Amino acid sequence: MKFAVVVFPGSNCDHDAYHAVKHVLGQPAEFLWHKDTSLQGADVVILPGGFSYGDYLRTGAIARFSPVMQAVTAFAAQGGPVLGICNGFQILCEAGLLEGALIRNRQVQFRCEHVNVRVEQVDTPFTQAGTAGQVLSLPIAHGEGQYFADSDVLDRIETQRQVIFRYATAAGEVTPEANCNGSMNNIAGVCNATRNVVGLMPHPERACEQVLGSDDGLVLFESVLRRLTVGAV
Ligand SMILES: NC(=O)CC[C@H](N)C(=O)O
Repeated sequence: MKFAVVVFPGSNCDHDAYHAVKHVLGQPAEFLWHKDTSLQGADVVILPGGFSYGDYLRTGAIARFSPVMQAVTAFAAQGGPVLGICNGFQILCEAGLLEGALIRNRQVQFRCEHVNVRVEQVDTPFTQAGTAGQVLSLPIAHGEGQYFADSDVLDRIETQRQVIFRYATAAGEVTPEANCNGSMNNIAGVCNATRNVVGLMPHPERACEQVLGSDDGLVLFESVLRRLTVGAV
């Protein structure tokens, strides 16, 4: 299965994602430049973390106009699996492929630490190898990760089970203390209505090997591999 990792000016987690897919998962992977207009036959698209265009204007607000985003949007519309990690999540929200917005952390601080997230739904291509309620230890590294949505959007994504990850305690309790950036309803990641586009603020690609302190992030990559080889479960 071919994974594509999109590189924007200012991406800084592109090599982390490439390493996780290519060397840990053992799958073919290629970088795409943001000016590319074709996904070159990719089966999965990853928008990695970083500071595209220096986070000027708003995070992801300029990157959404990169030429490659037209191809990503068309791929997503056909049901192709797309994963946005951190800045990738911000870009997907700005592009309208995911709902809501990522605003400045409640503490008005860049937060760089390991957090726990609870897997809420396993019927997405990026969580199907997990179990509902499973707690993943994943790093965060962001200044603008506070998930925000209008109340009607929030109600709808909750009702339609589009909240995929929530900040939680190690025991899986969703508490205000576990909410590392002040996100509404402790939301760490969401999917679109057709469930093939997933975005999250924590970095699963930086938690794919025990030597890094956790390999809990592997479940996202193993999930999409299973989706593409075996199908939905
Ligand atoms: N690790 C990242 O992707 C950084 C995210 C981002 N641009 C922020 O600080 O909010």
